[in-house]
Amino acid sequence: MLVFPNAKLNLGLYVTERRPDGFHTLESVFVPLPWTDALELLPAPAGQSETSIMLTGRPIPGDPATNLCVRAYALLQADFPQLPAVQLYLHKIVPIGAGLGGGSADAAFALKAANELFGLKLTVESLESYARRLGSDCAFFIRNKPVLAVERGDVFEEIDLNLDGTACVVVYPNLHIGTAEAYAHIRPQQPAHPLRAALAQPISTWRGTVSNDFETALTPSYPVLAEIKQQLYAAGAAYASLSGSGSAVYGLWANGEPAATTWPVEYTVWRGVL
Ligand SMILES: C[C@@](CO)(OP(=O)(O)O)[C@H](O)COP(=O)(O)OP(=O)(O)OC[C@H]1O[C@@H](n2ccc(N)nc2=O)[C@H](O)[C@@H]1O
Ligand SMILES: Nc1ncnc2c1ncn2[C@@H]1O[C@H](COP(=O)(O)OP(=O)(O)O)[C@@H](O)[C@H]1O
Repeated sequence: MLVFPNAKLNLGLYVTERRPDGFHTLESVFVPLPWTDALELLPAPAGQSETSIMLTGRPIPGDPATNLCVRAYALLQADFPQLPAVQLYLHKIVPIGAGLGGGSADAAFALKAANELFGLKLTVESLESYARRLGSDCAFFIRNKPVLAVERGDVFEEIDLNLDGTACVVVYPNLHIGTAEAYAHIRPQQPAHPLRAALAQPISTWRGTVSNDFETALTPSYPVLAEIKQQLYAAGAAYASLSGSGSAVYGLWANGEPAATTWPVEYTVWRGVL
């Protein structure tokens, strides 16, 4: 089975408290971004008794045996011993350590693909609970529709937000910012403007009311983030922000087209429509 795990963007992100378990509570709206990897999951060929993964595209740091797709399938196998070994093929396109949730998306789509291919009949809730064990933002990719994420970023409230047709540019400056490192820069506090109410207003107002605490905390160490944001606004964006814990920065155009902009060759740039 071939699937295309997509990335996500964060519209606003507020880290509100540090929890006793070392994680943080947050408030953020997650929206799917149609920038995808390609993942194939097949029963392993005869004679292969262990699950294995073949990786192409963007290099993924770490041992392939610990890839989130492999870990996702192993979680299911632990509960469904009848599941055979599988051969996974992952062509990695979405930048890593970018705040785009790419690894979490691969894991969530591996769970969904295995559920379908092997007829496990797991409910959406059950798939979400497997996903939560793999990463805080992994469960989002099970339903994969705009939500207000709260608590550890793994509990979701519905939100009425239609961004269909909004033009978007995502710029990844080839800078890997680890999630744990990014959280270490943050001093938790309550948002100045409640996010749900701010996002209910036109995109043109978000610049003054919707922000990302990671952007505020990381920009002094990584001034390139502010430079990219400035360039997106210069290209006519109605709103621009860091996504998640970075380092990807996106711009949104509610009406009209992004002006042509030249970016350094080492950057990866995605242009499309939400
Ligand atoms: C910051 C966010 C916002 O959407 O996204 P990304 O920038 O990674 O895309 C998420 O909270 C990232 O979620 P995820 O990438 O799944 O993180 P996890 O693997 O669960 O945790 C990695 C590390 O981040 C910190 N962490 C994560 C989530 C959270 N609510 N509080 C935390 O303090 C912890 O130090 C943890 O050990
Ligand atoms: N399939 C995968 N794709 C991306 N990263 C993966 C994958 N499996 C494991 N990882 C690990 O997860 C981390 C990055 O995860 P990712 O979700 O891309 O981060 P972010 O959401 O911050 O962009 C890296 O340390 C990487 O080694």
